[in-house]
Amino acid sequence: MSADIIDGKAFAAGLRGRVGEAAGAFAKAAGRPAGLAVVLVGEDPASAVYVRSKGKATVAAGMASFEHRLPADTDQATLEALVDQLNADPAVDGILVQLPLPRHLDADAVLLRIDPDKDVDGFHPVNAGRLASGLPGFVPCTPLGCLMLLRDRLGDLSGKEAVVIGRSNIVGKPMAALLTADSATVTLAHSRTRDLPSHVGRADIVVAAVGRPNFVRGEWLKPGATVIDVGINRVEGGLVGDVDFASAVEVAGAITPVPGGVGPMTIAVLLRNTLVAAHRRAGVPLDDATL
Ligand SMILES: Nc1nc(=O)c2c([nH]1)NC[C@@H]1CN(c3ccc(C(=O)N[C@@H](CCC(=O)O)C(=O)O)cc3)C=[N+]21
Repeated sequence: MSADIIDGKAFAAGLRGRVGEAAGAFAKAAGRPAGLAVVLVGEDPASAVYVRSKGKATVAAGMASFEHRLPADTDQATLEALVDQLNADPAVDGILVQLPLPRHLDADAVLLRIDPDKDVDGFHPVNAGRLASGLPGFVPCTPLGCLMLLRDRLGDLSGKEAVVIGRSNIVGKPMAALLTADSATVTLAHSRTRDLPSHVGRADIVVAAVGRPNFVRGEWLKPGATVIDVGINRVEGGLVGDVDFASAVEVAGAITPVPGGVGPMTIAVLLRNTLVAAHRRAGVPLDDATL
């Protein structure tokens, strides 16, 4: 038996199309396009590629893209002054500071400086608190994209056993909060978890976000489980996820591939969050359930 492949690339294309339509309506209603500012410090080639594709997707969806590239030796005050300027700019609805920042910079202080209502990455502690409290805010793009794929595949998630592997602020913790809000029974596993395979073996839903190539083995899975692989690991021979795809595909009921699974969803949700930010800031109502 072989698992269904969850086509994140196709789902993301559909979401970008819906966001694009709504972005056109927003521009008409507000008299200006929604705008996303992206800040890249330094020359990391992978980050530069990612920022460029984000800029293209933003413009393709009918939104304004503002790119700010700063040299690798930019100091904290200069970066925070740019964030202040973007916070104050009425044409900017969303601000994304590409992570990781060079080591001499304090990323937490930069994220704290972003206006939470422009924080389309959902990384500001105010938005983390809103998510944990069930209040409206911004949810990090990658876990929200994973949730969309899970709902599309499984419908109602209530009562499902979910195991999230990895407890980062960017993926694992918000993923656990989202699954909890959807009434799944959630185990948040991490590097200190004892007997991880026994936890994974009970799960209807497995979300792997550990950053270790091919870490989750097919033999650990409950037959028929839905497996969401957040990992993007560059190895000789290309990109692989955190799940050993070859063994997992034989046991899972459905699985996301790498590439073409979660990654494309991240950018599509970023555009969605930017559009939501624009509506909230402009006071234009949006039925975001249709996105
Ligand atoms: N403030 C901030 N927000 C982010 O959301 C953020 C960030 N910093 N820093 C870097 C990571 C990484 N990230 C990806 C998004 C899309 C793909 C993606 O589309 N991947 C494709 C192609 C991968 C490839 O071919 O290289 C795929 O998986 O199919 C990958 C990685 C967002 N990040």
